[in-house]
Amino acid sequence: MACRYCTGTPYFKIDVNRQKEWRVMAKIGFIGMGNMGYAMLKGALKIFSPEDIVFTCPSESRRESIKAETGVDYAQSNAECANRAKYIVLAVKPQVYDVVLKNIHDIVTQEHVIISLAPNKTIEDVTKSLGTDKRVVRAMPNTPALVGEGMTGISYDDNAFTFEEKDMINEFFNSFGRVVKVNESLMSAVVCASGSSPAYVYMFIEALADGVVQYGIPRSQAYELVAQTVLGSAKMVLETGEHPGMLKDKVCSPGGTTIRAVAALEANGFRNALIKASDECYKKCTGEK
Ligand SMILES: NC(=O)C1=CN([C@@H]2O[C@H](COP(=O)(O)OP(=O)(O)OC[C@H]3O[C@@H](n4cnc5c(N)ncnc54)[C@H](O)[C@@H]3O)[C@@H](O)[C@H]2O)C=CC1
Ligand SMILES: O=C(O)[C@@H]1CCC=N1
Repeated sequence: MACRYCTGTPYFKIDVNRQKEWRVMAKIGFIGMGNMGYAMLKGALKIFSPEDIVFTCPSESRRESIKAETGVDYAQSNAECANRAKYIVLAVKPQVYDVVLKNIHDIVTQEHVIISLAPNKTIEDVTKSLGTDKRVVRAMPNTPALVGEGMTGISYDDNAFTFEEKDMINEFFNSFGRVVKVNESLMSAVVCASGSSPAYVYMFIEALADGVVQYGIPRSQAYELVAQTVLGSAKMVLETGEHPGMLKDKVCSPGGTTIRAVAALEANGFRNALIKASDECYKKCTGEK
């Protein structure tokens, strides 16, 4: 299905004499094609076509293999990427933000929409580098975007974008999962809830599988049993709207197996471990020691 904003017409009038080779236009430009950029690109291709997207990546072999796999073209530089797309996703580590923002500084106009993914960079941090008249969306996606089940928290100044741009921003993030808009002051909490937490969910799956492999279940079946249970339980929370505690109570038969396991989890600090993990994640986001 094609994106309804994709008209095939270029977004920017560019100096064709100076930069002839940049005339093929895209809608979304990814700067960085690592874990998160690639996951978003793959997810976005469920509704955007390859011609709508352009990316950059310093590794030539990775560039070529992603192009061959997806049909998405790459730009030769970050500046070229910014010149070829209106929506620019900064999918690079915070440590290289300064370099990348310098690369695109002279290209980015007030027409661009910059989408920043770094957990510790505020909208103000980015506009300080690019110019205070530039428009930035702060976003915290997660890697399940790769399979179209991502969760993204976003934050932006409502007055800075047109209705069509806000629709496009939603459509982009919805193309690889769900999206919620929050106040920027809550973005560090979003990192704890959904940006970093897939790692803990994988640990949960691995640990529970370890627990049952002890009793003779082959590992591949253990992963299937546990992963589908996580998927189904998550769907129950999202689709029934019931309180997670109520859903838990419905599994715990009086005097049964589950309540005995729940008691063991409580005795071993299961909930406390997750709350403490969020505290550490939050501190790292906000720069607190
Ligand atoms: N991995 C995750 O689960 C999530 C990551 N994020 C954020 O997304 C951003 C990217 O993270 P990852 O994809 O995990 O990192 P990564 O290290 O997997 O990928 C970074 C990519 O940037 C490229 N790169 C490095 N220097 C560059 C430059 N000068 N110009 C263009 N590309 C350059 C690298 O070659 C690599 O492809 C980070 O800010 C991270 O905090 C946000 C949510 C979740
Ligand atoms: O670990 C990190 O810093 C990034 C941000 C959220 C997930 N991964």
